[in-house]
Amino acid sequence: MTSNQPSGIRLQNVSLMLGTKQFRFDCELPAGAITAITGPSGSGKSTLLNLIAGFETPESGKVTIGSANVTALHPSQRPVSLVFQDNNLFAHLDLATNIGLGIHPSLKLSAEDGKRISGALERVGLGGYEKRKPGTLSGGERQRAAFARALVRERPVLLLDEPFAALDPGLRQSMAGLLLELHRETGNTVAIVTHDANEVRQLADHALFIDHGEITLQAEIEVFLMRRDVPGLTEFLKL
Ligand SMILES: Nc1ncnc2c1ncn2[C@@H]1O[C@H](COP(=O)(O)OP(=O)(O)OP(=O)(O)O)[C@@H](O)[C@H]1O
Repeated sequence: MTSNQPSGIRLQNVSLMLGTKQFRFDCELPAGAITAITGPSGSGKSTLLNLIAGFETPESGKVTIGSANVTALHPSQRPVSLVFQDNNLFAHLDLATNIGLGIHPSLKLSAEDGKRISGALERVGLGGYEKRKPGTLSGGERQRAAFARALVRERPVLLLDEPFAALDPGLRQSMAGLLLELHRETGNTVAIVTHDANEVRQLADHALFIDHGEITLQAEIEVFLMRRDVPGLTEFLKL
């Protein structure tokens, strides 16, 4: 999350084959908005996120973030931060070090970095947790720490792959609230993969529906929630 200008994301005629599955994506995730990526299991939601993050490379087509063509860039060179369902914290490192990895993979942290880390922990409700190991935290606290790591990176794009799926419903609600607050503060471009129609209603400004590797609807949230003519969408929204 960042002081930089937020950047819109665009996939133009992107195609990719994984095993026997073909994916074709043509879409736009507006700058500064929260876009929900939805669709049935196995439809290609994580694949779309991986193409934006750079963990997958298209066979043809182009991925741009802001004005930059990032199609051939390594994940570390892209202006993105990531939060996954299983938060990816290193069990043997304390939280300050885990979060510091978001700033410098080399772990050479300055006093200034230390202040940023403490500030990010404070911001997500984990003030004073610098020396705690991930194993001593609850699932919700670990996910807050993963958000703190994304915060210190100060990147204009935040990519979330089912970040709250492992949490119980009450905690999901409070984490969704935290995400909304952080988004209001940073104005970042956010893409969130979710199975949860309530999360879409609560968080998203814009949404995509993917079916069998293709985007069958992309729309502002008010329009997305009203459409009844897209196969599978009504079932997803549990209408
Ligand atoms: N590296 C790969 N090799 C072969 N098949 C793959 C690979 N990665 C993904 N797939 C297949 O592509 C399809 C889409 O996968 P993806 O993870 O993008 O779906 P998803 O919509 O995120 O699913 P879920 O909601 O179940 O997490 C799945 O059938 C998956 O098995």
